[in-house]
Amino acid sequence: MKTIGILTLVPTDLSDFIQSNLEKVFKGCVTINKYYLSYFKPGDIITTDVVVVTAQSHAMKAQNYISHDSRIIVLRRTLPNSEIYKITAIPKGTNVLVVNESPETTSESVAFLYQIGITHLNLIPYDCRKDYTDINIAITPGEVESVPPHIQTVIDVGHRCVDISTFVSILNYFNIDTQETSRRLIQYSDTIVTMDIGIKSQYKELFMKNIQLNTVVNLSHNGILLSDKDNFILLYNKKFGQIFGIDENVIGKHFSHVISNTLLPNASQSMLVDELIEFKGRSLLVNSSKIEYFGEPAGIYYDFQEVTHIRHLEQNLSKKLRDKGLVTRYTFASIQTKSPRMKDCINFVKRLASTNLTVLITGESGTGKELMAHAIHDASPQSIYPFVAINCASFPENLLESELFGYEAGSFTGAIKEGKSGLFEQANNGTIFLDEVGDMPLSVQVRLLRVLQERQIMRVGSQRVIDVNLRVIAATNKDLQAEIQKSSFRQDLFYRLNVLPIIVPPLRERPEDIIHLFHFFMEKHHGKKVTLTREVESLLLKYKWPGNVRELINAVAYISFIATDTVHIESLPAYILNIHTDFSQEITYLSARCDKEKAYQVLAILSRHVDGVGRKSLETECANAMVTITESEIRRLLLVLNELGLVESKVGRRGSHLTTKGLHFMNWKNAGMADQSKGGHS
Ligand SMILES: Nc1ncnc2c1ncn2[C@@H]1O[C@H](COP(=O)(O)OP(=O)(O)OP(=O)(O)O)[C@@H](O)[C@H]1O
Repeated sequence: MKTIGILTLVPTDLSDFIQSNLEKVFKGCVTINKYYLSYFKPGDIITTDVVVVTAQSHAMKAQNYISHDSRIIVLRRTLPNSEIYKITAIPKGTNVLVVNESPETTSESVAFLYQIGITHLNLIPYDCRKDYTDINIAITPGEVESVPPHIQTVIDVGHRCVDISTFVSILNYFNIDTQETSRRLIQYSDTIVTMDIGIKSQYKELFMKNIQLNTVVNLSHNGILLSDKDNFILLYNKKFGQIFGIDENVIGKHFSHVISNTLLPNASQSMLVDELIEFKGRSLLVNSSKIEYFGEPAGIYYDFQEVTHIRHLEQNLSKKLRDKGLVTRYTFASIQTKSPRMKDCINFVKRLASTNLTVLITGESGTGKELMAHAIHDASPQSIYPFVAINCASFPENLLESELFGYEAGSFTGAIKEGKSGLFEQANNGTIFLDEVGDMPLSVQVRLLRVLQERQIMRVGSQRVIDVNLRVIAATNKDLQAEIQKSSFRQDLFYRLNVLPIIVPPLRERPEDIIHLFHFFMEKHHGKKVTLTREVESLLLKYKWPGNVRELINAVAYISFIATDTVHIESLPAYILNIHTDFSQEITYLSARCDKEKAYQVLAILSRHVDGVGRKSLETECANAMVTITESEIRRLLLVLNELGLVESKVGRRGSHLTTKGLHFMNWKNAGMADQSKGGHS
């Protein structure tokens, strides 16, 4: 417990009086002792936290007896209200003698009376050498004997009591700020005349504000906590205590004492915005904001909103949506990329995800448009509501219409008796994803336009209008401007859809992604880590990837089956090898040196026999294919093919086999490239 020492010169009833004054506020929370200067022996020392003295001169005299750690406070004193009323009752302009023990203390008393507002009287300091026969009233602080005997009315104001400013100094020093001490101080201040009317009224106002604040804070259904800038707790409400099961007073304790750092690791570094935490089965949404004082950080305000019930509702809803398949399968994290162009595109998409605006995603087939649509819904505020996807190209006209808009009971043959809600209705509050919107029949386009304009639908066979609140994301790999020119897409619908246009670049325009996605899919889909030879890498980068990422996924599947740890050129699918070289020169050479068609026939046979074929077998196989060729012709052909590096012929039983170049040549030729080349026409 904190301690106060009252230091006076000698034991008089003054120190008892001061003690009883101080106890009116501090009783029970501060220990008060009395000390007398005249009793002190060398070596004696006062060690109380605060030492109060009645005059500055006493503090000077007692310096050697007071510990350095103690704070010395010179008491400011005043009069109780009861005494002042007697003085204020004296008629204005009356001569009043002020009597104290010495001329100094007398003039001090006069000054004090003026200070506390006794300005209506003519206060005359007593001088024992003078005669005051014309004065009938005297005021004295306990020096009744010194008052001239002829004076009829003597107002003895007694000891002066401790002023409110002294209490405030001690309370601040001790950092005691309980409701009880505040209440006692206000009660006490009502019984005294204070020289600091301002302090008194401010203190009262502060007390009222505290009560108001506590009431407001405790009325809140959210947990509220206020900390200082170093995150030491200043205030918290009942709900906060309830949420975190606090049964001791944690004021002054560090925030981490109540909420562990693992639960809210960034609590003091950054402001929290709707941070979701789980605490003992409760879900809490946490927000915080800085409190500043003249631009300097002064504290942090925390708000804990209990959302357990909402979370349960949300979990039920998302379970139902999951059961029905009305949820997204991808998020932004699912979109793999190393391409700066794609990253720019994703950043743009992320920004618009939070809106409810219509989005049109265009890009070649397989570039990841559907992935984007899922990610947008997932990052949107409506993500807890359904995500309904439909491929407009895969339904015949009238079926697409009833799928999207639903139908009324008995509207067409084969319809379910009670009617059926359409996908627009099912997507209410969420997102509808219209894939391949460029293939939507014109009749359905008209209806879609109405949804976008009015946010209303009508079931097929019904006149009843149903309001819908949803976001539309459309995607197409068609050039809609060209479709508008051909009158197969409505221009007005295009403008309604093209509110936020997103263009997903083709894979060939983001080379950084080709190798990255190759390894990504190899590991994700086939659990393999492989090395690509330089030649393979350059082939993959040169290839145009008309089927984009979808085609890359297929190529990876093929290669994973063929290749082991290192992917060599032979493991690549033929269509990728085709772009390797232009073999026009080889064709020209072949045409000049031998029968080109017969050479193709030999190469085709060799490509079927990886282990090599002898000349005899080649002759037989050619005959089987209805191509007549002599052995000497075969020899000449093989010579030319060896010269071109397409075939390698070995002596003995191993015969001839196709080289890697020969393999590429055949792939290139099979892809029809030979016919397009100059050599092919010769
Ligand atoms: N950046 C990527 N990261 C990971 N997977 C991707 C990426 N881009 C596309 N994919 C995958 O490639 C496949 C094709 O993507 P998606 O279906 O989104 O393309 P699309 O542009 O909608 O094609 P289509 O126009 O033919 O409908 C999907 O399996 C998808 O998951």
